[in-house]
Amino acid sequence: MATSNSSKLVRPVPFTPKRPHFISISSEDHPTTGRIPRSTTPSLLGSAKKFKAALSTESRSRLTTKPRSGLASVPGSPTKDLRPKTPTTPKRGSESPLPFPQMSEMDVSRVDPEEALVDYQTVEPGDISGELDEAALADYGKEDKVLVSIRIRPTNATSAWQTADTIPKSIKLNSQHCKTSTTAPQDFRFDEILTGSDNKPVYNAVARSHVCAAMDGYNAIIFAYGQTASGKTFTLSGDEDQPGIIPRAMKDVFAYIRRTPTREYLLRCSYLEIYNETIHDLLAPPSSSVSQPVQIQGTGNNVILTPLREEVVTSLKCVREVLQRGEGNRRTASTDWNERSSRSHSVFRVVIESRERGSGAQADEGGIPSGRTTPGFRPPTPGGPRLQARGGRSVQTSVLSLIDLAGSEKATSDKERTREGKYINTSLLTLGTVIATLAENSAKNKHDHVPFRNSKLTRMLQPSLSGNARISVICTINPDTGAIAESTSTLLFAQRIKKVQLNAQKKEVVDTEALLERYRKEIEELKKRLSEKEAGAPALKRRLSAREQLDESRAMNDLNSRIRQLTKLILTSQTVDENKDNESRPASPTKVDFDMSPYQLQQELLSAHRQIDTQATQILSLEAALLARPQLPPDAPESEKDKLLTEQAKTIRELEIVVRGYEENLGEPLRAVREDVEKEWIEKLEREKRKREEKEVWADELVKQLDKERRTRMKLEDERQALAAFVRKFDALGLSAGLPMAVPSKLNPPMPTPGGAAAVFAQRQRSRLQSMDPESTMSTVEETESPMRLPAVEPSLLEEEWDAVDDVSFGDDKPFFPMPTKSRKGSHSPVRGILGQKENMPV
Ligand SMILES: Nc1ncnc2c1ncn2[C@@H]1O[C@H](COP(=O)(O)OP(=O)(O)OP(=O)(O)O)[C@@H](O)[C@H]1O
Repeated sequence: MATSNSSKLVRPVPFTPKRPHFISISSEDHPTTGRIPRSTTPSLLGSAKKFKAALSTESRSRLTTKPRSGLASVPGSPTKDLRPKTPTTPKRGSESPLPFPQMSEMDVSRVDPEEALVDYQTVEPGDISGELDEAALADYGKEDKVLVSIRIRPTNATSAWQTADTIPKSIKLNSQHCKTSTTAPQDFRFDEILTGSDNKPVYNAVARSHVCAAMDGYNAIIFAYGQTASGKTFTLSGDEDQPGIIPRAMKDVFAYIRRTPTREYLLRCSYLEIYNETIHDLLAPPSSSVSQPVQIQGTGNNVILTPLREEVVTSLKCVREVLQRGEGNRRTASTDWNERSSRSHSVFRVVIESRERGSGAQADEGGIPSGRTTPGFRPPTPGGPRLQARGGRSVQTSVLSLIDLAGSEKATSDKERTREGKYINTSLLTLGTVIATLAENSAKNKHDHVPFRNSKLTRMLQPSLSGNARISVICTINPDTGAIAESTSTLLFAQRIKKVQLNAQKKEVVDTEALLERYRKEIEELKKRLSEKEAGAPALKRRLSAREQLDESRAMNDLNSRIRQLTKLILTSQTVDENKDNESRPASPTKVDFDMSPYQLQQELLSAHRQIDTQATQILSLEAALLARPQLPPDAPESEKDKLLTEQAKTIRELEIVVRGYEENLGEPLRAVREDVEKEWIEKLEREKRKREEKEVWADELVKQLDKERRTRMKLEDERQALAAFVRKFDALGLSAGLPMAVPSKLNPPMPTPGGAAAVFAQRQRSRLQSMDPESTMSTVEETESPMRLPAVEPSLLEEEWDAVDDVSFGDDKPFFPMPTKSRKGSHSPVRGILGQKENMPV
């Protein structure tokens, strides 16, 4: 049983309404509107610290991982202004603590349920709560009344209320505040009276037993009711230091799974809000949430919310992500009483599907795992063995709803707030009326009409309020004297709801609506059809044309791929482990592609096309089934309509799964191939570009060298002609004839007589020209790998020429023979030799 906190009641705790540390809002920040930016909104689970579950090292490292940068620009991210918002409601999406992905990786339509299924083996070890007191929870199933608790917000002023004066767990107004001094104040008695700021005892007292009931198969609802700023959100969501009921409940959910090796689970979460009598899906992209508000369909206790996004959660981390996203989309605003007042009713729902392990096919695969049994162990499921005998396996489905109602309030100074307040008050009033009628019906055994349909909130809660749920209500009150009227009204509401009779039943049947069971059945049928086809194949082959045979093999491929797909959806602890190894990206066949022969490539392409065709056929056939759905006449009974609706919802879900399979099986590998091919070719292209640039530089160098050579040749040619003219002149003067024969030496080479100096010079020039043949220069250069390493063209050749001639002037104004200059050592110029001889000649 829950513990009472009466000790805290006698010592009032000084109260300062808490604001999370990261909020810093002043009127200067928002001078005109007083808006609270979304980023400063205290998110339910805005930081890892808020979940105080001891996490595994792996989990911790995952928590500290930065959000993926890619998320910032996810296509289809929400636009800020699409959802109608209150003037002071911060814009959505952009300022949300997490960028809003168009598709969450936990979206039920995208998540591979093999990864989604949680059982005691796959729950993170760090999630285990060691605090479950099974003895304390043993009685939770027996109560057929609503569990009603009062939470008094701490105050710094003197409280107008006193508690546990004479009667335990009771509350009454201090006598000085009574209207008349003669009437004694009324004593209100409840299941729990809670005070203080500690959320843990509150959770233990009012919520834990209901969370366990939900895990055990009962629908359960926990909601907070009270005037604005009395502490509903603080109780449900809490803050960093004091996590509220929702995070604590989710921690216990995983702890329960961890401690229950006999069952396997599938958890799906949804998060919605009712704002101004319109239901918005807080997990859907805001654009679609606005254009497609959630509708309530069905009749009586059959309530179907559509379209409502459900996301599979497999860990506390997933839950936190879902909650953060939903919180970011909630409407809150500053009011006269609460800086961050919830302007809508919010409902966080967890659908819990589970079934016993170790029965049916499971037994063949490994039997019942050892470990502790279900806490609060219960007898075999009702109808289970009987239904199992007919080939079915019972699946248990329950829903845990955690509801933070908007606060009742007086008209405010802000027009928009007042309008919202009217809607809030109207729906709370309807809730009050519904509760009052239900209580009256229970007390007097009457069947008066209950106006569930007068508000979205009561219509949505109809099945639960009608009795098929465990309900816990926390009524929060502000103990200040200024709020006596509202607090009294809250206590009266609490008193009425206490009288409502409940009769929650577990739902554990061979449930054709449960995904787990549906898929198992379909696999069986498909396998049967496949084996029939395989048995008849040889006979058919003889009769059928090639074309028909191809069609037949395609049909068998379709069956096979569908079986594979569905088998993947149903998980056992064994397959979960197998699946862990397959998490990497599908291997790209790129490397093989480059080495494949054209024939092999063609084959690959053909098989890819075949796969695409198969998937496309499946999509088409499902679409056709959807179109060809039976039409009901308008006056058809409501139950028929509901049945049809459910069928259609299933078909849509199947369609989504096939499309997802299509994308995962084909889209991803093809994308991977394209990326790899592109990468490889871009690298090749870059390499080629670099080579070309190097060659261009080399070619430029070459051109420069050739140009230089050309100029040198021209100069040499000029010099040659000048020297030739000079030698001719010299010979013409006959000066060489009388010269004594010089001793042949390096400086004085022997003078060939015929032709004289002109002939020697001409021959010498010829041989030089030959050695300077441009072709030979080219070939040297061509052999060089890089222009940067080109050998310098021998400068000595040119220098020698100039050395040979710089002492000689051919200008008319100069003396014909130059004056003797300092001799050049090692100069072997024949010209110098000739001139040297002539230097001794008398002029
Ligand atoms: N038990 C408590 N201990 C400490 N602080 C509290 C407690 N209850 C409420 N508060 C503080 O009072 C302020 C208002 O609380 P809260 O927002 O939970 O009220 P509410 O009932 O949800 O209001 P509304 O209906 O306008 O959304 C918050 O700053 C919250 O931290």
